[in-house]
Amino acid sequence: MNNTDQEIYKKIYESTEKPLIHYITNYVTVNDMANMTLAFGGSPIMAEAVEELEEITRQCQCLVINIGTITSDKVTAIHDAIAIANRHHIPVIIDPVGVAATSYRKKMIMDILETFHVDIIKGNGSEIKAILGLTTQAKGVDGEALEQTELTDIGVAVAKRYNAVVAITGKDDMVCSASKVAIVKGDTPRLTEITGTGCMISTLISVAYARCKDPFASSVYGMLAMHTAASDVEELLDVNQGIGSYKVMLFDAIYKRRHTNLLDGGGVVYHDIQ
Ligand SMILES: Nc1ncnc2c1ncn2[C@@H]1O[C@H](COP(=O)(O)OP(=O)(O)O)[C@@H](O)[C@H]1O
Ligand SMILES: Cc1ncsc1CCOP(=O)(O)O
Repeated sequence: MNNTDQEIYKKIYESTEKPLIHYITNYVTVNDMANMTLAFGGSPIMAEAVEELEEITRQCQCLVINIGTITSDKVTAIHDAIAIANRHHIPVIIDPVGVAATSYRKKMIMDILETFHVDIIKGNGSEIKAILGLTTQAKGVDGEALEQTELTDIGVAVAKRYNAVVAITGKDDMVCSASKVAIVKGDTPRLTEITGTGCMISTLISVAYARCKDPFASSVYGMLAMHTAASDVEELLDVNQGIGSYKVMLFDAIYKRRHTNLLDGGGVVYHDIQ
């Protein structure tokens, strides 16, 4: 990592600024996303009435769209909010939850990506694969296990096609742009035993992005933060504790680490793309 990158990452963990993040998201994990934003030092606002979007989106430092429990009304709100964000140069993150599951979700995501600018596309491997029009083995909102080489090809192809950073969760997480890839090492499979950890990663990325203004570095850092927190919890979890305690302890761990430099652990490997 060069000095410029180090300065970018420093902005994420040293900043005490509390960026306001606008979410249009699903009703399964909405409260977890709000609390994870707060735990990492941001300020969430969930809003989707089209009548107020102009005022809400405009005052935020990042817009996060999550299609987990999509409805046709929400699609209208999503289009309006992204248009406002694009007009005011506000960063947009999209989480295409379950896009591999239905043709409705696929069409909707393709429409968004073809019509607007999205800065970061964050999904599991199957969701990113579906965006390329490929067949997947996804099961509902859950992705399939994919090899790292395949994920790199898919991630870079989507990044190039939509001029976006692509953040892919899986056994190891990956961040792709048209010119580089970062692998964020993961050794915390318990993250898959509760719902919403993918959604929560979007919140970490959004706070980081609002602070450092760099889509690649913020994606790396958000993913690293979740893995670091999960590793911390593994060390603390008692044999009598299960996934309920695990979830609460994840919030504690993110909160405790929010101003720590997480990059020293060597958990991130970078490659250039030829
Ligand atoms: N097979 C796996 N082993 C270990 N960790 C995983 C595995 N699959 C996903 N994770 C982790 O679980 C979290 C959520 O990822 P994932 O389940 O892919 O997202 P989503 O919930 O959006 O489908 C991420 O931190 C990811 O690194
Ligand atoms: C279970 C479920 N159903 C619709 S949205 C949702 C939550 C998905 O969360 P994540 O994408 O983080 O697994």
